[in-house]
Amino acid sequence: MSPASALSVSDLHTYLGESHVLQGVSFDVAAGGVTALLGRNGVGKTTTLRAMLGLVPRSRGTVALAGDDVTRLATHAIVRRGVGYVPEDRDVFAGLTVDENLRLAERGRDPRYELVYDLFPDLRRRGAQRAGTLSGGQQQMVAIARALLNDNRVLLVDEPTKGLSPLLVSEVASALERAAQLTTVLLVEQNLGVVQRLARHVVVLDGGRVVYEGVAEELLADHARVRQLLGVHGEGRPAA
Ligand SMILES: Nc1ncnc2c1ncn2[C@@H]1O[C@H](COP(=O)(O)OP(=O)(O)OP(=O)(O)O)[C@@H](O)[C@H]1O
Repeated sequence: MSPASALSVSDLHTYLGESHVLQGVSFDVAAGGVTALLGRNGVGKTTTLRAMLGLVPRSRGTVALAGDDVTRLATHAIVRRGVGYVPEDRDVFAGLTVDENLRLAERGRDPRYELVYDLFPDLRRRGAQRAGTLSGGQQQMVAIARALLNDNRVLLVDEPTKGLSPLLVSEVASALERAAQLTTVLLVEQNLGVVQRLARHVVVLDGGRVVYEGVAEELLADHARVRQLLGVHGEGRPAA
């Protein structure tokens, strides 16, 4: 592990049912900015994030936060060490208001409401609205805001732009860009335009293993490699 790693996983193995989903995943996430975790559908990106947090069992391997081994800690203890998680399904409480969703996410003494409302002014206006009546994009904003409320060292963000309109994709990307100035972000993202805009480093998974690790700009400039690793053209379109 390099000294500047915010997060480091080594030889992570996870079985889900009979499936050996993670088969020795190892990579470092540099401190600051965005590292993108990429790969075709079903290669284990979400499972990697969940394994880091102890949400799925790891049969082998280690997870370290800024050099501290957290492998044996319970999920809540890892979260308390400063790891925020924005899951793929925008887990907002549909029956609660936007305000209530945010209040429930508060962890420390000084929740960062000013930052959150500065990034997402709409959430202040919609404080009394039930989260279940928000659009998908607005729900995503709530999900990201919940993680940003706390002063996390690392944010794990799973496909935040999935299914959003181009305008909302751009808004979510802007919010993550700002968030990444404050904290280290590990981002699972299929939209290569967003990866290009945000990520400095990329890690590519295939078959439950890391098959590429490097500078985002270099990978994205190599369209043949992108197509080989991700099955899409460099512009983010599916390969024919
Ligand atoms: N509970 C489970 N039991 C058995 N297999 C599972 C379970 N959950 C996920 N898997 C399998 O594990 C593999 C990895 O899933 P995962 O969701 O981590 O992939 P992903 O790279 O995030 O995919 P996507 O890009 O489609 O979200 C897939 O083949 C999936 O079918």
